[in-house]
Amino acid sequence: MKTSIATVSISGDLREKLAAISAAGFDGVEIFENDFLAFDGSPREVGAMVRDHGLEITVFQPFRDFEGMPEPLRARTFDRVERKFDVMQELGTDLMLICSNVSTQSLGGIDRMAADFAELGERAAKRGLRVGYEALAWGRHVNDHRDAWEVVRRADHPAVGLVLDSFHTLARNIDVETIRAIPGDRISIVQLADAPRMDMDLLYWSRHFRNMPGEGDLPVTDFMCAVAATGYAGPLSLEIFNDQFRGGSPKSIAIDGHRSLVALMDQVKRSEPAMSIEVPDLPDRVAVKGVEFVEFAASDQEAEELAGLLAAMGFHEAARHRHKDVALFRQGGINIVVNTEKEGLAHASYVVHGANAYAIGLKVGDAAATVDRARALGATPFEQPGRPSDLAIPAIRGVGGGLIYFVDDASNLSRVWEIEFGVADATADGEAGLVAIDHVAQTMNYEEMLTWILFYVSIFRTRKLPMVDVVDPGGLVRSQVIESDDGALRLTLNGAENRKTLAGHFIAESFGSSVQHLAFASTDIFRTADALAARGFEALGISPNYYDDLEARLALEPEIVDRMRARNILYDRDEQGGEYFQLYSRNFGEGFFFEIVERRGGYTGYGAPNAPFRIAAQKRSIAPRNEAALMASPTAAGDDR
Ligand SMILES: O=C(O)c1ccc(O)c(O)c1
Ligand SMILES: [Mg+2]
Repeated sequence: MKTSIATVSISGDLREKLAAISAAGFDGVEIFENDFLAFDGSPREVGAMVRDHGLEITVFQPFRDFEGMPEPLRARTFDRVERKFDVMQELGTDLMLICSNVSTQSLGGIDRMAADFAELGERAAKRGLRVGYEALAWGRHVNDHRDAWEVVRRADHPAVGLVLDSFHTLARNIDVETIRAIPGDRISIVQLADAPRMDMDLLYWSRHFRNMPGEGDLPVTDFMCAVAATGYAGPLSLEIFNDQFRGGSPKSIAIDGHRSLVALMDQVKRSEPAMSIEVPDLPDRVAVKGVEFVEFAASDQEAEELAGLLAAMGFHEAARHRHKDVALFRQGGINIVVNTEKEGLAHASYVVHGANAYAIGLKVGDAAATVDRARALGATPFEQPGRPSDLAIPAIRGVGGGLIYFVDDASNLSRVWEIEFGVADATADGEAGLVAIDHVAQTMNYEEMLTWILFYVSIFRTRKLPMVDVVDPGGLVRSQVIESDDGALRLTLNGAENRKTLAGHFIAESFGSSVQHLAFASTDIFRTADALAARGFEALGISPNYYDDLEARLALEPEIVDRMRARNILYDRDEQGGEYFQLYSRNFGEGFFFEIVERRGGYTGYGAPNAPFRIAAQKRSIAPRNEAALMASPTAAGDDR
């Protein structure tokens, strides 16, 4: 498969863009005319620079307002094209993208437009060039790929082809199955983009909110399956107009782009195995069976504090590592590892971030295959030298630099606890009723959120729920759930827009640490709350106003509300009557906390309506030192502008 990306998709000047595009592994680049016009160098120099980066120019674009013009505009338009053909020949590319006319002066008329393209095809062919016609979703007369195809078909010239762009087709909800009847060899190039679903003017949506396939809500895979069925074998080119990407890191946006194409085509190949596009073989998306463990890096003193907090939640120290300064705490089926080694990645993570949950261990079907898939998607495998007797647990670096370990039942990895700690697997009886890890919540800067989402959904068999906005007194936090169908893996990603929010404060104070909270599942949260209180656990105090509202809003029995109020338990209910109970710990370190939840009656949410009240309570509970920084500090706000 030939991968390509438009220069508009990433930030920087042309040179920075090309360096990032090449480093990410793309084969080609669409030269967006404005990037070329803004560059201080001749077309020949640009062409040479592209090739020096090991790239080819897949297309020069866009040429606007071409077809269906009345005279004398028509003649002027043809002159204008010839000038651009000159530029293309100097650049060293043979394909020009022409997007459908938006001019109020254009006349339309399918045969008139086809005749224009037939003449243009003649002119292009004389120079060994080609043109491709793309229907913009907001084109004046042509805004649907079916009409663009009819123009191309009637133009009937070998130098005139069709350009398909997933955004334009999907944004208008055009049936992608209509693509299957188009001959693949008449398609000049395929452009790919996803986007979040938004009710918005098409042009504005397209120019500001596109994102990489898999990052948005559009059925790009269905689109691409239909394209693959045509026999098309040309370049797959990302064309992503996105305000955030324009200001982002060229390197990481380019890496995301390449990852998105590999993941997309892997899915497409599984539905359209006979397609002409050659796609590398990689293991299928990985089904996660559960969170096997979470590992903290800490100093000796913080490890003691953490051990105290874990004990108050009913955990016991089950074992110590055979030869490392690593302790295993257990309750029910939950394994919490606390690493106080003075070398290795845990220590490095501690030095950078302070005490933090730097690693998670996931149970999968095949740990080695999981790393193979992740590596094929551009993730970095991780290996730490150890003793020969140590189990080499396959791992990759997460987006934020933490680790994701993989264990399975198909290898020695099934004996990880025995080999490393000399104990059997955890059992499901919780001393305080905690049985499993319900979800892991990670926090990142909002601008990095799409990178995290793509990382998880491309490697693991997961889905995204719609993003929700959580109001923190200091600003907005965007929350995105990524979960497997069976709930075995539940991740909540929180994107902080500024440092005044609890999430933003956590990132700033922990220098970009990621896991901000861990939620444990209880089978009876009232019993758990009482057991914890008996052990000296201090729950996060929730405002009495919250409980008055709960009673009024959900018409709950006052007696139940009183039981919750007495224990600082939050409550949510879904439309099917499923219920959710939540209890929070005080903070540990720079804003890390634990949550205890109970799901009843098939509740599948995460208590989003309660988040603002929990956050407000957390801000109140923070020591005055921090409070000053968190509450209405004009300098903190100024930092983020
Ligand atoms: O927004 C535009 O004008 C524009 C230009 C060229 C394209 O290929 C496209 O998809 C959109
Ligand atoms: Mg396009």
